[in-house]
Amino acid sequence: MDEENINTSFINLFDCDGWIITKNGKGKIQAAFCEQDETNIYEKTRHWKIQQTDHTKTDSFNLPPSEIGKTARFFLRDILDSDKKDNYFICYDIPYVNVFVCGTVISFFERYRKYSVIIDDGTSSIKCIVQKEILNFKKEFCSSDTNDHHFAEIFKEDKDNTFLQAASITRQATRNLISQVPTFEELELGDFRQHLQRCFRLINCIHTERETKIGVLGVPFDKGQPRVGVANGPDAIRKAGLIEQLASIHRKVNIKDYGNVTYEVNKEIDKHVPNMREYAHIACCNHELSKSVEGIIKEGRICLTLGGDHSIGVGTVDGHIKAKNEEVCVLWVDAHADLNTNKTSASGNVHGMPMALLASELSDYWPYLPGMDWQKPVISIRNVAYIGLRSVDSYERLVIDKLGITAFGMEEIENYGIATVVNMALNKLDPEGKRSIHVSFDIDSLDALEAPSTGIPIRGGLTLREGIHVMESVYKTGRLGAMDLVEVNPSIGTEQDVKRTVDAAIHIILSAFGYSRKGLIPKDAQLPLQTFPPTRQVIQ
Ligand SMILES: NC(=[NH2+])NCCC[C@H](N)C(=O)O
Repeated sequence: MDEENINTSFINLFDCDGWIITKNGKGKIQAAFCEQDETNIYEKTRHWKIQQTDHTKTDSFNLPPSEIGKTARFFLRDILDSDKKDNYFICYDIPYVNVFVCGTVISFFERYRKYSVIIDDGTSSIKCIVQKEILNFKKEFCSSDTNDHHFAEIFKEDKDNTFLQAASITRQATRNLISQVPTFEELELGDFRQHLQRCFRLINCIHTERETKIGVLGVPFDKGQPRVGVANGPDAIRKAGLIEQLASIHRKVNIKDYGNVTYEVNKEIDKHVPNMREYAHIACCNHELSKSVEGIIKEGRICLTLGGDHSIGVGTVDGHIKAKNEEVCVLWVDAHADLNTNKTSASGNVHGMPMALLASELSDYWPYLPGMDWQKPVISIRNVAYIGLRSVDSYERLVIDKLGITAFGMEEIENYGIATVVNMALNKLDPEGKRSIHVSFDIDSLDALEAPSTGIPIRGGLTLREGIHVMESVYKTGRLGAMDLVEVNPSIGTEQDVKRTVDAAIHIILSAFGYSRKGLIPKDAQLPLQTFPPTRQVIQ
């Protein structure tokens, strides 16, 4: 990659000065920085220069003062859930005194005052040891006439060694990290922009406790498929303690249970639509559902809808779109594509049709549907991605190919791994990180061993871990607008099967709303000291 190339690509990446740090092929740190002089600050063109620096052996805190700033800049990076490609350092031109680094932990308290990020990288016991007093102390220091020399002095004078500890942790982590940073070539510039966007998206939402308002809505509906019991899904999930478990994720989760959707059926409309079983129920229930979802989202909550069979996806997505009044994207996590029309469906079960009812590209393939005038097929199939497919009917396959639908079946998950698949799906759906995301999660996307109590269980599916990973990734975007969890049928299988399925559903839901498998750090909390008796006695 020559310098010219980088110049042009980086212009699009940033609209302010900055550094991008990566390494070259020989394992040395390579920094591209934007050289900007005061006079042309408003000029659009940025000039990026590449600098080679060998920081592999650097003891950053023994550097001459003038080098310290340079070194510190190298540490700012995104580390969350990093696979190889995400391991880059990135730094806007934040003066190093405002960048606080411990290991992979970054806390910058000037520009991003709100986001004091505290994480460890999972590879060792790297912890953030930046304490509040020190941050305050540093802040005062920063406001005075700051220079590198002063900064070096602080390290020396630090009586309780906090900075020294931080320094040694940082060195250790830096070594780890340097070995993982990709080269510019590896980063494929095409993807790079998205990595950066994700980086900032992640930084914005790493928060230990993020305000999360949830509205729970049950839809005890089973008319989209023939098996009894799926209407009891919402109550089985609630009875297993969903609401309590959601509430205990952390203090800032705020839940309101809106109870179950009820509707009146207009049997008249049934006669007119061939090969859509229980059509009247479908139309009437989804109408009420759409209105409820719209209302909940308009109240500022993420709507969590508990199904019911998957035909209710029509109402939930419709309500979501109406509430947002802007483009919404849909992640359909399912073993099935649910893309049949009444013409192509072999079963006539509407739970195999919701995606086809929603997609604007398929509107010509439907007859007039009386009682469905409230629902316009407003979502473009370009805004839909599938994850988990493994039971796709032949016409559905035709549609997927014909319309070029983003579909990650089990094969792709095997080839790329779930982390890459979710990233690809989210980047495709929401490249700018602006859209509200709707996840329609059919429990049958999970392997039949993980979730046996469902109408059409299919082997060879997602593990629960993969399902959780999908939802954790969605949570991290901070853009989840609505989620459906459908097709849990407590009348299928043994008591153990039901428990396993309901448990899986709850795990999936919790991870969508911020439950962290890594644990959550209590915000602003200190490890409580014993006050009396004073401390543990060492017995001589
Ligand atoms: N969400 C579901 N479980 N869908 C199953 C659909 C099965 C089949 N493709 C059908 O159309 O009948």
